[in-house]
Amino acid sequence: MVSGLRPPTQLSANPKGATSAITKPSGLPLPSTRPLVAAATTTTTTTTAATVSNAHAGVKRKQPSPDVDLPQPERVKRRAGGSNGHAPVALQSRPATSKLSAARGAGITATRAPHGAGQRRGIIAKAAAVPSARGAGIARGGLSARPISTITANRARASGVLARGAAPPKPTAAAKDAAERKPAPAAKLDENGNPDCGTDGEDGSDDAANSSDEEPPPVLKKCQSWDTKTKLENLQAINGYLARKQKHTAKKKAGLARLLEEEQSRSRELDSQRKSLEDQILANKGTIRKLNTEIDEIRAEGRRRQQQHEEEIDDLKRQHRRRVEDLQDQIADLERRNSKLSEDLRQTEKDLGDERQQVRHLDGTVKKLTTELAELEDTYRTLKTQFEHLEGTLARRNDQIAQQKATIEARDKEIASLRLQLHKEEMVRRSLHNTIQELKGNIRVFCRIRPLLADELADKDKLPIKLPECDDENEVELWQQSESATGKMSSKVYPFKFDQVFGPDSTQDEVFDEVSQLIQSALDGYPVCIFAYGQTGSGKTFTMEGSDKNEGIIPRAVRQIYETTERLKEKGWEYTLEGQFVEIYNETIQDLLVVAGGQDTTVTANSGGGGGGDNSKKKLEIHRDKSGRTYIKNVTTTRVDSTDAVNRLLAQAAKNRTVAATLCNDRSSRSHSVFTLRISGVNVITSESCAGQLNLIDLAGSERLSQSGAQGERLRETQAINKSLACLGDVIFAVGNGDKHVPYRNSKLTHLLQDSLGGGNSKTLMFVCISPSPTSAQESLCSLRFATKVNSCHIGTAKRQSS
Ligand SMILES: Nc1ncnc2c1ncn2[C@@H]1O[C@H](COP(=O)(O)OP(=O)(O)OP(=O)(O)O)[C@@H](O)[C@H]1O
Repeated sequence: MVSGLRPPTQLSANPKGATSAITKPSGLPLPSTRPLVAAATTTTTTTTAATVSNAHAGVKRKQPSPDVDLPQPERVKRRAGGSNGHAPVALQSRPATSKLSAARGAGITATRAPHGAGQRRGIIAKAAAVPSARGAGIARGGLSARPISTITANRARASGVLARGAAPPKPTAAAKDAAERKPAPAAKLDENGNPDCGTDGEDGSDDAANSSDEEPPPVLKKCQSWDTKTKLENLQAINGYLARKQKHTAKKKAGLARLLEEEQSRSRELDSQRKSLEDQILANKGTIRKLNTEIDEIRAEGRRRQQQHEEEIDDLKRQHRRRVEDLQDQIADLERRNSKLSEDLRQTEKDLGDERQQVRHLDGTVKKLTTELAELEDTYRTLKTQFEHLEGTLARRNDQIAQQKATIEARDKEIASLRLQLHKEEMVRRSLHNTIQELKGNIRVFCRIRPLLADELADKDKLPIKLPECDDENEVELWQQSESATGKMSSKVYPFKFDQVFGPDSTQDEVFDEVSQLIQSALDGYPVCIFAYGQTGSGKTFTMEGSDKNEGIIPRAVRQIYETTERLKEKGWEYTLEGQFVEIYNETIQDLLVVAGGQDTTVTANSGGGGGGDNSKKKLEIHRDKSGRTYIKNVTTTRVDSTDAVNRLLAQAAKNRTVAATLCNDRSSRSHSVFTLRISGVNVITSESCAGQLNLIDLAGSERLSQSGAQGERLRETQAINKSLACLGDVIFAVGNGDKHVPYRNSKLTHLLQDSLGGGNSKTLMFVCISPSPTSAQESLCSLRFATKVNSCHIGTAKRQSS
């Protein structure tokens, strides 16, 4: 019977039902909670209530917290109701308690003592009116105070029924919990099977309190182990007690069955509600999942948008930076432009200032020009009038020009006629010039007396040479002192008369003026020979070559001929000038135009119709060509086609003479130098031609061997010079005498000058140079006598030569 009863702990251990009833939200109906609570209220003491609470707490610990599915306001409400959550339920259950109190014992009164006094008084009154051994029995039995499973187990142990007949019911978690907390003291038996009658603990005091309302347990007699009778009596007492308790329990069971049905109905209702709530929860969970999905999507969208926004922000930042950089560049560019514009502005302002100043200046100029314009307009009108007048004049002048053109044409014809006449007159002039030269004599002698040199000034008062004070400038006197055997001093005067006499003060220009006429004859096609004769140091080289600042006859003659040929080009004459320069030393011909180590490009070698090349080592020999003209084979000939060519020719000759002078002391004084200029002219108008030749000769100094005292090489030099000079005299005298044989070949000099000295067809001029020094008086006398003898010769009429 006991095993068929469902223990209260199982009921209370129904977590779903108990928890649902207790944790029901306040909004839910709780009509069915009353029987259960009322039953619990009627059968529990303070300890029982605590046990139920603890059992409930144990259930709560094993069940998921209902708070999880509750809305927040409900959870707050529950927490505000009390620590165990029972308070609201207990308050609602009080009316029910009062209804059940009629069938329940006064033990309840004792358990309700802690509540308010008013409540307690009401309950006590009802309990007192309906005394019930059943209620007392339950309280006495401690069914509520102890877990039923524990009681049942103790009872079974005592009776030995449960221990052996059936497996004890599996204790619920709440029952275990209750059993662990407080074992039921009333159900204890001693080791002899007697109930434990100890008075220790609370149970003893509780039993004592319950005993006043419920049937007390039977008092057992003490007995020995062998006193079976007493034991039987005790067991019968207990049995009777248990039978009464069983009846009470049966009634209670029926009530509990009803309560159970109600509770089950309530449970089903709650199950339906629970299912509804679960459905709702499921729906809510679906909604929550949907919402979570949406939240996730929203979060993903949020993250995506946030990322997008961050990217957009980054883009915007980059754009901003680029924009800032662009703006900075633009600012820098604008600043540069501003600076440049400022500079331009300053320059423009400056230019504007200048322009304004120019404008002001131009305004003044405009005003001035306006005035001038007015004046010019007046002038224009005047000029226009004049122009009109001049147009008339111009017309008249044009007529005059036409007339003058006709006149000019007539004049041109006249000029042509005059040119022809001029040419004829030129020819007449040449003829007359030649006649004059002939009248002067084809061989003439000029005497030139040099001034005293620095070392001769001491003898200036004893000069033997005197120029007469009469008007005749062609005479010269030589005074010579002599001492007789008696010691008487006497002076003898030797007068000489020449074609021209140049005193010490005469200049190179004056000398050349007298020579230039003869040089012109060479251009006219006559062979001309000018040579200087005299003792050493008498001034021969000075007269023929001169110095850089006092040019002599040779450079002046060449330049005159070149310049004259240039002027004669307008008369149709085209000339070719070729020069050569040689010296005769000890009867040997030396080329003074040869270039050492090569040949100047302006120089050609005269080989008598061929040859050329380096002439420095070739032997120069005198030959006659087929036309009978004398030439030197292998000699260097230079074309003189410019003044520079003239200068180069003379410089080269001077250079070679300097080298020769270094090799042989004072050689220039011991040799004859002969400059020859060949002149070939053709008149392209008249087809006339001419071939003149100019020989300019600086003879070696004449010396008397008796006075010079020369010996050795110097003696041989002097002998060679005297021989050649003697030969020159012999030739001149032979020509003058008209001898059939003229000894030209007795010396190189006369042989070379054969064309200029022979045949009476040449024009010869001899300069006799005289030193005024007293020590040179005897030599001067000899030279003057030789010159006089030459001057006395008549070598016939010169003939003009044509090529
Ligand atoms: N007319 C003159 N006026 C000034 N000085 C002159 C004149 N004639 C000659 N002399 C000077 O007299 C010196 C001798 O003259 P130059 O050398 O011409 O004589 P030379 O007869 O040529 O002698 P050599 O036979 O030795 O060559 C030179 O110093 C020269 O400058």
